[in-house]
Amino acid sequence: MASSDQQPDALYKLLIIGDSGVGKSCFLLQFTEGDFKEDHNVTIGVEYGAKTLKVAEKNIKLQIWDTAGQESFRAITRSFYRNAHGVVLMYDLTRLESYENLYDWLKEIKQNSDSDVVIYLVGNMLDLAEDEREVQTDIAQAFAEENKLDGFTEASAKTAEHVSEVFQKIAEVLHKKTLEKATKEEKPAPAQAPIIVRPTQPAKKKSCC
Ligand SMILES: Nc1nc2c(ncn2[C@@H]2O[C@H](COP(=O)(O)OP(=O)(O)OP(=O)(O)O)[C@@H](O)[C@H]2O)c(=O)[nH]1
Repeated sequence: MASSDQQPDALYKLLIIGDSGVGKSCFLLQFTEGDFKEDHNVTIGVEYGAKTLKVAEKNIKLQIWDTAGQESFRAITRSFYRNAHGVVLMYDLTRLESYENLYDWLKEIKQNSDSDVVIYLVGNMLDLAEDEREVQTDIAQAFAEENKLDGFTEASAKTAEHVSEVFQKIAEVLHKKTLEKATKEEKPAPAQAPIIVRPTQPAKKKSCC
């Protein structure tokens, strides 16, 4: 992992979205500070965190916007979708309703984000899965595949299990996309079809006299 004072080679903007209480703020705090808070401090509007990761020897800085899940802040949070490179779409695997609402969140992403935005699905609260799970892993995996999402991981903001892995994978997908885009732009334009010139007819000799 790269230290935050290193000059980044690339910078990507991410959003974390999902129902209120699924653990978005805790997830960001765990990733950026290695800390966890038991209280649910409802996010007002948006909060911000940043961290630099290493991908293929490059320093990739992630600017992460943690959005409020509550409906009343939707107008504010919507404006943050623009120019986002990636979205962490989160549900709570112990709360079926938060999974069912993913459909609406996906619609919200499609309506407000760029068409090539990277979408990564996270089922949070993995530490509670054994006793309280309401969403099965294979069901969520199938949902991610059907909707052609860029990845899916179950994680715990409390124990930190798979938290860094989620951001590392997103950074890798974004880095790969950037490289592919650059290669496409470098490729010479396809050679134009040769222009076929009609053979010129020898000028008819004028019959003399
Ligand atoms: N056991 C457990 N509790 C968690 C986990 N993540 C978050 N919580 C708890 O869930 C509650 C809600 O977490 P937040 O991070 O505030 O939720 P949020 O999605 O940011 O909520 P809004 O700001 O309202 O959108 C808090 O009480 C957290 O302590 C987790 O992975 N495991």
